[in-house]
Amino acid sequence: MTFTDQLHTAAMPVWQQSFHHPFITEIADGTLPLDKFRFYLKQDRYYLEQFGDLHAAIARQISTPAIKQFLLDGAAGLHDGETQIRHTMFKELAITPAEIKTTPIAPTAYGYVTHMDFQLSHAFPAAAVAALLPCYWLYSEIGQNLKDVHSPVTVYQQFLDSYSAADFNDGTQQMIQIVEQLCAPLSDEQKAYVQKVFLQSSTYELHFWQMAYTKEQWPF
Ligand SMILES: Cc1ncc(CO)c(N)n1
Repeated sequence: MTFTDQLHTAAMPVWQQSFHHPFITEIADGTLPLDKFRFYLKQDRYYLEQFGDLHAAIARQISTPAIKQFLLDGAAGLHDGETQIRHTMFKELAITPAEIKTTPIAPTAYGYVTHMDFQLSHAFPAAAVAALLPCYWLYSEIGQNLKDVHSPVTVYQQFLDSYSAADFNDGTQQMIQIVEQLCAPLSDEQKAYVQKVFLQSSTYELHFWQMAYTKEQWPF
């Protein structure tokens, strides 16, 4: 079993909870209240912005040209239609720049980004990349699981389509190979650390749905 297979197996119980989370099942059947989806999009806008910046920051710590380039392309949003489709969704749902500006970053979104940043500043590049991997891989699997679903709500179908798209899956496959390559020379202790980071990100992914579903707020 490859190292990334091992990560996948270890994460499956947490991922299963994402597959069955009401935020996802209600996107699929069209019953998710739109205010919860809007909440998600606004938090995810912040998340994706930070996620892009993180690609560039990790690229600076990596010398292998192909990996560096993939991360720089990822930072520039070249790998998938995600950025483009989000623009369309923001328009469709009338989420204005003013609304974005006045939306506080919810605790889970803040925690997830902080977790990824921490790996960059306090751990090592393989751990930082592993922290990003569930983002690609979980969403690809959700896209695959639901590729035959036709949500009655247009914007939900657009969301699902963007993650079953071939280019999103290509990015995921490349990211898996990058983690495989960066982790190959690591000690068992470092690999155990990388696995913990991967499982933590997987847990934040689950909590991110819950954050949107409950419209999570700071208690102040
Ligand atoms: C929180 C989160 N994880 C993963 C993705 C997929 O890019 C996303 N858009 N948001």
